[in-house]
This record gives sequence, structure tokens and C-alpha cells, in this order.
Amino acid sequence: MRIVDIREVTKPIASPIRNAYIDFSKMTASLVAVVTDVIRDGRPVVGYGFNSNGRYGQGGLIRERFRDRVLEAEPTSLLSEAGDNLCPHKIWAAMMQNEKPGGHGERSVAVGTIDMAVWDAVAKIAEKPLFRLLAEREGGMADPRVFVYAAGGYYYPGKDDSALRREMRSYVERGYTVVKMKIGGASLDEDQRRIEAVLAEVGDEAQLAVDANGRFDLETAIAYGRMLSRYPIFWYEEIGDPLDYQLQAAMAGYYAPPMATGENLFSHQDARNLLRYGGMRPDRDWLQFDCALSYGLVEYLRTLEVLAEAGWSRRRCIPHGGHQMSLNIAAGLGLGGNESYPDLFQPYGGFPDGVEVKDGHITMPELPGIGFEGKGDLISVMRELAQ
Ligand SMILES: O=C([O-])CC(=O)C(=O)O
Ligand SMILES: [Mg+2]
Repeated sequence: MRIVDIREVTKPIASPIRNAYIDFSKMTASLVAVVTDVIRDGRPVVGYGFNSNGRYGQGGLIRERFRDRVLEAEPTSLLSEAGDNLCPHKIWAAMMQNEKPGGHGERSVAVGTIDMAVWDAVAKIAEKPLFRLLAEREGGMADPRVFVYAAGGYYYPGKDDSALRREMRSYVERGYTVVKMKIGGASLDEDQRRIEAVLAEVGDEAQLAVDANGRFDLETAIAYGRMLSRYPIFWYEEIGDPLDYQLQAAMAGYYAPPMATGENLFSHQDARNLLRYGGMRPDRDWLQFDCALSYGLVEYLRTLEVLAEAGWSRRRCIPHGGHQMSLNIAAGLGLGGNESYPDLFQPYGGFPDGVEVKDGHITMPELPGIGFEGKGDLISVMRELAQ
């Protein structure tokens, strides 16, 4: 049993949307196929992965370093103890040889993308949904019912409050009970008006989270916090720079309701620093580390250990990214839920065809691997890369 090839293609996921920090006019994602020589249903098993939005495709790093380290490793050194499957932990170690610690920049995205494809292959070789395989390995119970919320509410040219209201209304109509919108890309007064418009639209049918995408300095963060305190906000997300733990800690003195952050922390060491120094409150705040951007599930398992050591429940994790990999982790390892972008970043985001949101939850179908084969538009792009 061996990995015979790792293929990468960088695909556009461009759109005219904008958050407080970036626009997505040139956004790309890496799509990766890990091709094995294992035959299931008459075909070689291929695992697929991709990086979530916000970081660009990583074809350069994948082709120059990480792909070859896996392909050049002695194939048996990448197998599980029993020799009956690939071992994601050993493959991860092979990818990360000769990499210094610290400086978790874009390489964490390259590794996270390949790691997703490796886990997809591993679960397909085991002929199980990934979430069931994860629950078995961790000795826990899988729960196929997963909380999901609808992320959107971006700024884009010509979008007025009525368009924003229509967008949020459509999420409520699709079964979501929490919706999220961007703030910090306009003046405080304008954002307050947008927030009031959305709250008037969703009423008591849904709760509203807001996301500043790391834009604010402390003074602005506090001013927004005062404004937001007047409304029932589900969470106040990524308030300041992702690595400014002091700002995050200071906010606890000004803003009592829930806050959320972590999508731009890419390692268990950074997650540990957030929990040590960021003043995050385990009884109400939310952690959004996204495995696809942060060295994959092998590293995310270390992050979950860091959480446990710091006295945090996994239920406080609702990852960024809106991909099926985190849905599997949520269902298999007991996270609090997952993000979803009902109308954005297609075909990569979303759920297998036919999966509907009811009362803010989806139920995972019993598909082998991560479940990409259940999403027609996605699997056809994946199969173009490798059958
Ligand atoms: O706009 C983005 O970069 C995505 C984001 O922050 C989120 O989904 O929380
Ligand atoms: Mg965010």
C-alpha cells in the first residue's frame, strides 16, 4: 500500500465581496489529490483536500517541498502499525521534516490541504465516514447531527440594507438559526444601521454574529463593543489583530457577552498562546481554529489537547471555513458545530447534495471518507484532477 502521486491545482474562488480587511477579487484555493494504489470498488482510492478561503492557494509550497517529502519517503514508513492503512501522523511528520518551529505562515495551509486529502483517503480505505473513524479512534461517540451557522453579510458594490436583509432572510428560510455579517468595513454609524436592519429582518427567528476580521485597534474595538452591547449579539468575532493577545484580553474588561476568534492562528502553539494570554472565557467564548489552514487534523488533535489542558471544552470550538472536513471533526470529536457559507466559495463549501439545514443543524450522511463524493459539483472538479 502506498501513495503513488500527490497532485495540486490552484483554482480561482474569486468574488466581488469584501470584509474589513481584504477583498476576494483574486482569491484562490489549492485543490489536492492524494492518489493511492489501494483499490476499492474497482478504482484506486483517491483522497481530496483543499484550503479554505482567506488564504491563497499554496501550489508553490506543495510542489517545491511537501509533495516530494511524502513521495520520497519509504512507503512502509507511512503506514499504520497494523500496516492496513496510511498513517496521517507519520505522513505529517514526513512533510514537516527539516522545517523549523515557529513562524506559522502559509506552509500551515499547504500541509493542512494535503492532510485533508490524506484523511479522506484513510477513511475511504477503511470504508467508513471520516466522522465515524475519528469517533472510533478517540473512543468516543459520533453524533451525526451538527450545528451550523450561515456566514455572509459581506460588503460589496451596490449592496444596500435591503439586499443585506434579503440575504439574511434567505438563510433563515433555509433553516439557519444563527447568521453572521461583516463589520469594520464601514463607519461605526453605518455598521450600526446595517446591524439594526438585519436584527429587524430576522427578529426572533435567528441570532446575529458579527465579524470584524481583525481590523480594530483597542479604541475602536471598545467603541464597537459599547454599540454592540445594546443588541443581543451571538458573538463579536476577530476584533483585533489575531496575534494581539493583549488586546483580546483587554476586551474582556469592556465586553461581557461572547467573543470569538482563532481562524488566523495556525498551530497548537499559537492556540495555546491565545488561551494563556488572550483572556478568552471558557464559559462563553468561541474558538474558530480551522484545520485546513493550520497544518490539518493531525495538528488540530494537538490543539484539542491544548484546550483540554487549559480547561476548555471542545464544545466551544466552531471552526472557520465552511468545509466538510470540519463537519466530520465536529460530528466525530464533539465540537460545538461548524461554519457554513450558503452562497459563497462554491463548489468547495457546503454539504453533500440533499443535506438540509433544520433548526440550525445538519445530519451527516453515511458516505465513505469526508463525503465529497456526495456533492456533485465538487466531486466533478476533484475528478478532473485525479480519478
Ligand atoms: O471573510 C473572511 O475572511 C472569512 C471569515 O472571516 C469568516 O468566515 O469568519
Ligand atoms: Mg471570521
